[in-house]
Order: sequence, then structure tokens, then C-alpha cells
Amino acid sequence: MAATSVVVLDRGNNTTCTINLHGATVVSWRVNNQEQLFVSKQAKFDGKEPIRGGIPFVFPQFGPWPFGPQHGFARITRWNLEKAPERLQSGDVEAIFSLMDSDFSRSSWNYQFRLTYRLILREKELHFNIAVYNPSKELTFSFNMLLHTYFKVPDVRRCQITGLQGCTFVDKTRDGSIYQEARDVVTINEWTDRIYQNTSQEHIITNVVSGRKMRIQKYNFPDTVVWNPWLDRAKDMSDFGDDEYPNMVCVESGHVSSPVILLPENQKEAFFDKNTCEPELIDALKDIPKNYANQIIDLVKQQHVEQNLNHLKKSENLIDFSSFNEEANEITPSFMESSATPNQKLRRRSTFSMSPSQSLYYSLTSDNKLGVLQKKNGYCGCHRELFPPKNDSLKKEWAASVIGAHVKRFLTRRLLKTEKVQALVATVKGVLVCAVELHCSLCLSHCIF
Ligand SMILES: O=P(O)(O)OC[C@H]1O[C@@H](O)[C@H](O)[C@@H](O)[C@@H]1O
Repeated sequence: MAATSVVVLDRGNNTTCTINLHGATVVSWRVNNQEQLFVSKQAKFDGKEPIRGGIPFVFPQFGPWPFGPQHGFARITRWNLEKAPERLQSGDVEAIFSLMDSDFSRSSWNYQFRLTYRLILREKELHFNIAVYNPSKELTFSFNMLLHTYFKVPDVRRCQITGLQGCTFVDKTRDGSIYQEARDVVTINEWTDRIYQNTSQEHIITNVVSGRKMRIQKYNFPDTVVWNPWLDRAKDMSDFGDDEYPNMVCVESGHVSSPVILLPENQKEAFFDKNTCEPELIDALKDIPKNYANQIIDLVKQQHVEQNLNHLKKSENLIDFSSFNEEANEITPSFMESSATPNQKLRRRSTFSMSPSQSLYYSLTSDNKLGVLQKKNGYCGCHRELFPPKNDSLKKEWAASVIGAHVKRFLTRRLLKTEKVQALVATVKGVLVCAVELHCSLCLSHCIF
């Protein structure tokens, strides 16, 4: 039966990671042939029950739930192998799994979603990167997520866990009462079931017997669940041996105390005003979630407005150029004489500055006697009749500035098409996509040292 088919990442040197497609459950992680994960001898691999051990994937619910199975449906659903194991240049091995909504998922949680689960097997590290997408156009959803890692230990009573000091925790063994952890290292000597909140980004599990250490590093997983059923509860579980509890400790990284809320716009598709944005920007933004794309577009729009305002301000000065008084070396706007107050004239004169290239972004319309500058289909042009040159040298100067500006624009367009600039654009785009992905994904790594 395909329900328990597995995918193996093999890094060489007896370093492997095995993922069962049932729940995308990591069922083995061996480093130099040493198993790091606990899987019960009683675990069921029937493609129905969750696998007792390894790293079950808890989504979209942590704990019991009126609508569906405990800890959600992801750990009991068959996942897709999105990308078969592939060796990276570093020698590490990567595979990607995915899960989408189905009739089964919608029967308990009626939302469209898409999960990608990327695993990278490094020399002594197992790295996870998870992304959740909400492809809906109108529905927001919220969820919990947790990687329910069962670490294999020689004796749980001799283990120490750091990174919990000062954190509040919900103690499920004491009716969900809330306490604060005072210890700098937490040890386990009884049934333990705690949800620690806002924990450190790093935990170290020291196995006192062997001195071996496991480092957990997490990003966007604010909570840490510490669980061991101990003897009595072990006896109640059909898929867990009575004597197995000393050999495991669950230190589970998750987002469970508060829900993660995913807005419908968080889809990887962007819709925006094509008139406001450059085609290159539109292209770059297609790869990032709509809400981020919209924020970037808003910024660009704002910049456009500011730039236009600046140009309009400059345009007032440009108009002044129309009646340049050579002798006085100052400007007297002939067609504004009647409407402008002396103060306005003074202000315009005193702020005069003119750059031909700026002037060419706009075209002055001759019917607009107040000289409001208008952008013409993004193309620049000047109405020569509004700039009657007084003499030959001024004519030449003006012609030179017009030609100079056109040449600049021509060269800029050519420059933008060069391979180097295109490569820069691609890099900027890549960085943008990477930054956004980092922002909306969850990362976890387990590393032995
Ligand atoms: O038996 P399950 O559904 O795999 O859950 C195991 C344990 O998982 C832990 O994460 C929970 O905090 C415990 O309350 C729960 O008992």
C-alpha cells in the first residue's frame, strides 16, 4: 500500500533522513548512523493513524478539536512529494513536500490552503522551512502549527532543556493552570505536558548521560511544548510501549498559544494598477504575496505623487524661463505678469533653478496660460513657442540642453537594457522575494553538537 511510502534523503556517511508521506512524518534522522529520533516499537504504519514518533506535522489545530482529529489532519493525510531529494552544491540534500486542501481537509476545516514543507539534511543538522498560503480571494483563516519532535534519549530523567527560563507555561497536567518557569535548565521526572509561551529562539537539550547536545533553532515558532507521558499515560496508549517513556522527550516547536491569521491577500499573486507601475516592477511583484506587493505599490505611488509635486514646483521655475532678461540676469514671467502678485514673482525669482533634463519630463501646453505642466503619456516634450529665445546664443544654449536631455534619456534606456543592469534587476527581485518568503515562513533546525 502506498500509504506508508517513504522518501529518503541520503547525505552519505550514514547520514540520512526518512520521511513517510503519511503526514510527511519524519520517521528517522541518522547522523553517522546514530538515530536521533524516537519512534515507538508499537507505532502503527497503517496510513490512517498518526505515526507515534519521529516528527509528526501538527496543522491546523493543536490539541483536541470539536471539528476534526486531535492535532489536526495534516499528520494523517498523505502529502505530495513536490521535489524529490536533490543534492545541493554544498553537499546537503533537499526535498520538498506539499499539502493542499481536499475533501477530507475541508470536512473539518473548510478552507483552501497550500502548505510547503522543505527539508534540508546537513552534516549534523536537519533544517525545516514551512510556508502556508491562503489562495482564497475572500476568506481569512487562522491555524496552529507545530512540529511534534520526539527526540531519542538514553534516559529522559538525565536530560536538561534550556531556553525556557522566565517563560509562562500552561500546565496541562494541572488543569491548564498557568505558571512561570524559574529554572534555567528544565528537567523531567514525571508526567509532563506543558505549553511554554514566547520561548527563546534556541533550546539546547543536553543528554547528561552521554554529554551529547542537540540544538533547536527556530524562527516564527513562538511556543515550545514539552511532553512525556510517563508510565501511567504510556499504558493508556495503544501505540506506545509501557517501558518506552524513558527513551524519549518531546520538545515541540510551534505556534499554538495564539493562532496564525492568514489574510486572503497572502496569496502568491499580485493585482495592481498597471498604469502606476513600471512593467519590470509588475513582473517582480508577481512572485510575492499580494498584500506585500500592494504595500510596495503604495510606496511607489506615494513616491510618484511626491515626485510629481516636486516637478510641479520646479515647473513654476521653468515657466519663468520664458522671458529671460539677459541684462538683469533674472526672470520675468511675461504671461504671468497680470495674475502673479509681486510676492509671487519675487518668490519665483528667488527660488529659480533649472535643469534641462528635468524640464523635459513635461510638456507645457500653450493653451494653459498659467503654465501648469502636464505629463504627456509619460513622454516628454517642449513647446518651443513658449520659450522664445531672445538671441542666437540663447537659442543654441537651449537647443543644446534639449539635445543633451534627449541623449541622456536615450542612453538611460539603452543602459537599462544591458545585461549588467538586467542582472542587477534580477538580483534585487531575488532579494525581494527572499525577504518576503522569510517574513511569511517558519524555520526550524535541529542540530547535534
Ligand atoms: O497522542 P497524541 O494525539 O499524539 O498527542 C500526544 C501529546 O501531544 C502533546 O503535544 C500534547 O501536549 C499532549 O497533550 C498530547 O497528549
